[in-house]
Amino acid sequence: MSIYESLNPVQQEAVYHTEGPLLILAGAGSGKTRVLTHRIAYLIDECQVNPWNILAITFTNKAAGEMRERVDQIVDFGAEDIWVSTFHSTCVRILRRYIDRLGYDRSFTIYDGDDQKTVIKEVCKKLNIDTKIYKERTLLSAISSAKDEMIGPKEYLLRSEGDYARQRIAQVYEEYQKRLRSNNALDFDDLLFKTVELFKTDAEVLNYYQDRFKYIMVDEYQDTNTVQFQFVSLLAAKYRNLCVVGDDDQSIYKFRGANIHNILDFEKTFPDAKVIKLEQNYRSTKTILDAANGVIHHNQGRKDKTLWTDNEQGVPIALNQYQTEYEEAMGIVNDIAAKTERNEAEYKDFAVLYRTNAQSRVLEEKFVTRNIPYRVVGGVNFYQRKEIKDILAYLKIINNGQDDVAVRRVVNVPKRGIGATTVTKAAEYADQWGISLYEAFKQVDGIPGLGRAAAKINGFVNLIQVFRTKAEYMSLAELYDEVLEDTGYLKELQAEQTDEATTRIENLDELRNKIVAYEEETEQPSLNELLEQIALVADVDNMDDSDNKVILMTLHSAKGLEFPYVYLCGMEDGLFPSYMTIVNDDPMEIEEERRLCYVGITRAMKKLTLSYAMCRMMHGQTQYNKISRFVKEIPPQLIGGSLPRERFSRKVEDDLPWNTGSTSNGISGFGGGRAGTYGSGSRMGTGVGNRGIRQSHKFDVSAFAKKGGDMKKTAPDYEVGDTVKHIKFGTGVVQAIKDGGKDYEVTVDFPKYGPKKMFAGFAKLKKV
Ligand SMILES: Nc1ncnc2c1ncn2[C@@H]1O[C@H](COP(=O)(O)OP(=O)(O)OP(=O)(O)O)[C@@H](O)[C@H]1O
Ligand SMILES: [Mg+2]
Repeated sequence: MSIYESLNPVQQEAVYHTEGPLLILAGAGSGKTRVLTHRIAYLIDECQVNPWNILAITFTNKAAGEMRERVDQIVDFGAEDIWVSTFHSTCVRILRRYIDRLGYDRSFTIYDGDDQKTVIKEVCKKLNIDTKIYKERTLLSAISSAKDEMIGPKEYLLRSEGDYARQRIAQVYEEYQKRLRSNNALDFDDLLFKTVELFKTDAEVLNYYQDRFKYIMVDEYQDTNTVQFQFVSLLAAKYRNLCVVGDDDQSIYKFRGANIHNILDFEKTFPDAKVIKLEQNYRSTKTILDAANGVIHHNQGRKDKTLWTDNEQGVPIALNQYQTEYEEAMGIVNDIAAKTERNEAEYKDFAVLYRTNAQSRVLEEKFVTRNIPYRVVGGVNFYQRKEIKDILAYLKIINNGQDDVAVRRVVNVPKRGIGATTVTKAAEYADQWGISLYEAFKQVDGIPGLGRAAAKINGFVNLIQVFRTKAEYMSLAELYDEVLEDTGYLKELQAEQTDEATTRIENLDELRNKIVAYEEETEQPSLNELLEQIALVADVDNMDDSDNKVILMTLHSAKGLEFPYVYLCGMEDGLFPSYMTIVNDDPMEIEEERRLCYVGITRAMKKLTLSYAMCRMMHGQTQYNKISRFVKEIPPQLIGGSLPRERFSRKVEDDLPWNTGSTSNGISGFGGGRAGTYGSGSRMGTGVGNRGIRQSHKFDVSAFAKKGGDMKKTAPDYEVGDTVKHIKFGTGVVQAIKDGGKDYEVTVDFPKYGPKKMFAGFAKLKKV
């Protein structure tokens, strides 16, 4: 049987359509990624396309790795010549070769978030920007959005006429770019920006890559932003063999500039494009798919399509309610333990998905307690740890002396008597002469007023120069060991003799493992390439399939992946959809959150378990949240199987998926009702035995609907004109208080954010 026979006729059509623009628009789990990999195989095996001429782009390194694996399996010959990579890696490869044409050195450094912050701090200082008014994060995100839209500093300024705040941002943007430039560094957004700039200004380079990549494929196309779209369009302009696959219902990166119009308007940009729709889902049970369809149909601005599946009906969706987030975590962990103990599944068959990174901490605690192996994808990133960043800074300096951020980071780590004043003086000197900080260090004798510090600086420079000489003949692992020893970094940690220091040393060992592995798998290892690889490791890359572990991650990271058992936790209004979305009351934002929910539901193959906590500590305060509106959008008959719905619905108010509006008798009190609620208490939240869970669910919710619901509506203890404090927005003045039925609506004017309308119950404003 040929590999193409494992595809359905429509999928085959997509594979066989090799020439000209092609849009594959299809729902989750319909085999889009599978079509892409088979299409690559087909091009090579049947159309005699040179693997060298193929470029396949995906969003995360993890996805690229998976695609590479799948391609390797089905392509017999030359798979390694295909470029399968992310937008960013593709651009790095191009820039490493040609960025000198834009006046940069090809050994440029890639800055991560921390490096960017350091630069922006310096910029603000220089421009006398009050970072209380213009937050560093806000400035960086404004710059990032501008870059996504291909707007440079000059154009930004032009577009800021009459807007003082924007003009200030434009100044920051310009100075920020200047500094990156003189550090011979690019931030993540620059990677794309500069590549597009290169294509636009250098016909020779563009032509070279157009001829090189005669066949281009893009997965998860719905999440491309403007600059990525330009990149792809420019590359494909000559041969027009561009195949993009995506699902407008899974567009979840608007906050990163993803432009849903790129997919909705593909046919406008490429009028001769062939459009293929895939409608059969191969991933999930009927129940899961119906739930996903039920939710996403509530979105207005979408291309209408309904997925169907031949898969079995499967088990009902479980909906579990808990008192607190701790009980929720415990419930999930117990459920997983039960299933694995019964040998129904392995740890790696489970994923726990949540809306915000912060939710992982409590889950982790319970996983540790229950001794269940797990892996957090995202969140605590190995490469964000201090010791890792310190040693990488040394390596960066050895590699590229123009990197001021790295130099500042470790010039006095470990302490060698080079204080802030000395560094500032050297930096001023560097500014004055237009050279890098490290270059200034080298000319330290010419810098006035340094006194004895000059000798210390010389010591630092010598240290680096010696490393550079050693780098010429040593392996990277050897060089790494030298750096740990000769800088005194390791010795200092060893002397500390604390648990923390031990962990740090273990982490440094782990980094060494990484370096050794890199050298083993690379033909011509170089420090430059190693650093580049590390810079590109997105959070999701920590995931290693061979590990039999439960996966914990945010919904955003889960895109494109699939798991037999999926837990969506924290299904509460105020968390998912997020508090800000509710406060802003913007239908577009709600729709984006709903798409995120759709992504989450459609990751599940066999069983989906939803859960929510009645109260949860958020931002240091206990919040009483309602069940998420998205849960209510799931057709009720899919939840919990043969639930006695009439009886059930009579006991709740509006807090349940099937909102019948009848009132609760209030079975037992909130809190006090717990013993009754959980019966013997033995199966609380374990998810073992659906019946037991449904029982507990039933009683709990009704109790909550009465008591918890009432609890929310209490008259505020502040009046119009009072100054109040909000956890996020700071202090502001109350402008209006209105009885909005279920809760009081309060309008507060915050100096930094302007007037905000919020529910008193949610907002938890404190009179000051
Ligand atoms: N024709 C088919 N026959 C059998 N299995 C298939 C077929 N097409 C796809 N599958 C399987 O269905 C699952 C989903 O496929 P794939 O990941 O390619 O979907 P997708 O459309 O890319 O999903 P997502 O939108 O989540 O990225 C995979 O396990 C895949 O192997
Ligand atoms: Mg996919």
